[in-house]
Amino acid sequence: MIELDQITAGYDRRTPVVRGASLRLAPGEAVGLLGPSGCGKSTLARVAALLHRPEAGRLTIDGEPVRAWRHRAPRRLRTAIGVVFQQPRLAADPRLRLVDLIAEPLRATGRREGAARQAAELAETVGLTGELLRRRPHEVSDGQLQRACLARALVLRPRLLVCDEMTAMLDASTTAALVAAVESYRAARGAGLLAVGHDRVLLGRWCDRTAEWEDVATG
Ligand SMILES: Nc1ncnc2c1ncn2[C@@H]1O[C@H](COP(=O)(O)OP(=O)(O)OP(=O)(O)O)[C@@H](O)[C@H]1O
Repeated sequence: MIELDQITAGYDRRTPVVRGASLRLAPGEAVGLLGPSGCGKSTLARVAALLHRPEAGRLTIDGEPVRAWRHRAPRRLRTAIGVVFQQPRLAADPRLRLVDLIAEPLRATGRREGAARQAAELAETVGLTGELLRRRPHEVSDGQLQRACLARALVLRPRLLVCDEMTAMLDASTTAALVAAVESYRAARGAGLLAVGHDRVLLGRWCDRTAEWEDVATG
């Protein structure tokens, strides 16, 4: 379903942070990516999520070679991938009520009709109640905001979910709730998962297999 082949990427052409990284996710497979801090896991995950253009290598999604990243990527590919980051406050527009935050991708892709209702339904699956949905990010906890960010990532029904340290800042019960929400979404839709993290035990429980950075990349 998604294949990263010999990806080189970074922030300065002379010194890429990811060198020759290859990773393959079969359709519906959940793969954990483990590695030391700063090795380049997030950068590779952002390449897979079409958010960071690599300097070399190939990304293929469902057999289709990707030729453009970020806003240049075709919408049908962008909407096939949902992304959740480590820090919800950096990923959420502070002006939006949670219900509108969750519905944002629906509105951005012209699906306004029923957007609030769909957002509220999805919010329930991540454990957000009605009253919280009317609050803005500064009026909720990090865990509650991350729940909203997960719901937003799922609202377009992606075939692949990329979770970059999604639970690193959260307590055990919120972590369990978010992992359970991802698992039930995957069970219902057959979606794949790329989960970047440090916690070997959590990734082992959550994923079909775990890839070690040293086996994925050459540098
Ligand atoms: N926007 C950026 N501009 C310049 N350098 C960056 C940028 N983002 C990350 N880096 C650098 O790229 C390297 C890899 O970062 P990356 O976030 O991909 O690693 P990581 O394995 O996900 O780390 P962690 O586990 O600590 O989140 C690091 O040395 C980091 O300092």
